[in-house]
Amino acid sequence: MGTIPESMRERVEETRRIVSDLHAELPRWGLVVWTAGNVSQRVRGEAADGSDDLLVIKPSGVTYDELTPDAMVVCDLDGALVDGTRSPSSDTAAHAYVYRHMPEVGGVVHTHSTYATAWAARREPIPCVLTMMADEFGGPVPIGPFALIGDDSIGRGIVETLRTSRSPAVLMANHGPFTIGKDARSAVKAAVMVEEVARTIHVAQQLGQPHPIDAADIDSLYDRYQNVYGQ
Ligand SMILES: O=C(CO)[C@@H](O)[C@H](O)COP(=O)(O)O
Repeated sequence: MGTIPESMRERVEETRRIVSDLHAELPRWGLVVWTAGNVSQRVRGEAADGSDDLLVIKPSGVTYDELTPDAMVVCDLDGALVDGTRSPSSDTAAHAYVYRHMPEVGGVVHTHSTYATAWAARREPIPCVLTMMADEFGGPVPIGPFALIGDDSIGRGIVETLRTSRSPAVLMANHGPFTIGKDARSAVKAAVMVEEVARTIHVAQQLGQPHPIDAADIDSLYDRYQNVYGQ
C-alpha cells in the first residue's frame, strides 16, 4: 500500500469529508437502492501530468448511513489502495480510468437510478427535447458500450463516449449512468439531473412524440446556462 504525500494530506482529509457528505445525496435524491452507487473526487498532486493525483471514493458494499469521512478510501489513479481500512468501491477502476484520461475531470459518480437505467437497458440515448437538457447536457445523453466490471472496459467506454459529447452523463448499456464534473458536487448534480430528464421524457413519450429543439437553440441555452446562470 502506498502513502499519502505530506503535501496532500490536508486536501485528502478535506476531500474525504466532501465525498462522504455527497454520498448522502444519492439516497436523498432517490438515485440508489442499498449500496448501488458511488462518488469519487480527484486530489491533485504536484506532477504536471497528474501522475501523482489521488482519488477518494467510498468503500465497497457499505450502506450510506454507515459512511463517514474516515470510512472513505484513498487510491492512486491505477486504482491501487493508498489509504483505507476497507476495499474501495468495485467501480474504482472505472473512476480511475476517467481521471487518467480526462485531466479536466475532478469528480465521477455512478448510480443505477431507475429511469436513466431503463434508458440504458433499451440502449436508447435520451433525446434533447427539454430546455433543462440543453442547459445541463448540451444535447442528448449518449449510450456507452456494454462492458463488464473488473477491468478498464467500463472506464474506456465512458471516456470514448464522453469525449465526443458535451454531456456530463453517459448511460452505459444495460448497466446505468456514470457522470463527470469539475468536482464531485458537479458530478452528483449531473446524476440528479439525468435521472430527472430520463423520467420526464419517459412520461412525455407515454403521451405522444416529444418535439425536438433546434440545434441552434440548444447551443444558445447551453452557452447561457454554462456561462451565465447562477452566481
Ligand atoms: O454496478 C455495480 C456492480 O455491478 C456497482 O456500482 C455496485 O452496485 C456498487 O458497488 P460498490 O461501490 O458498493 O462497490
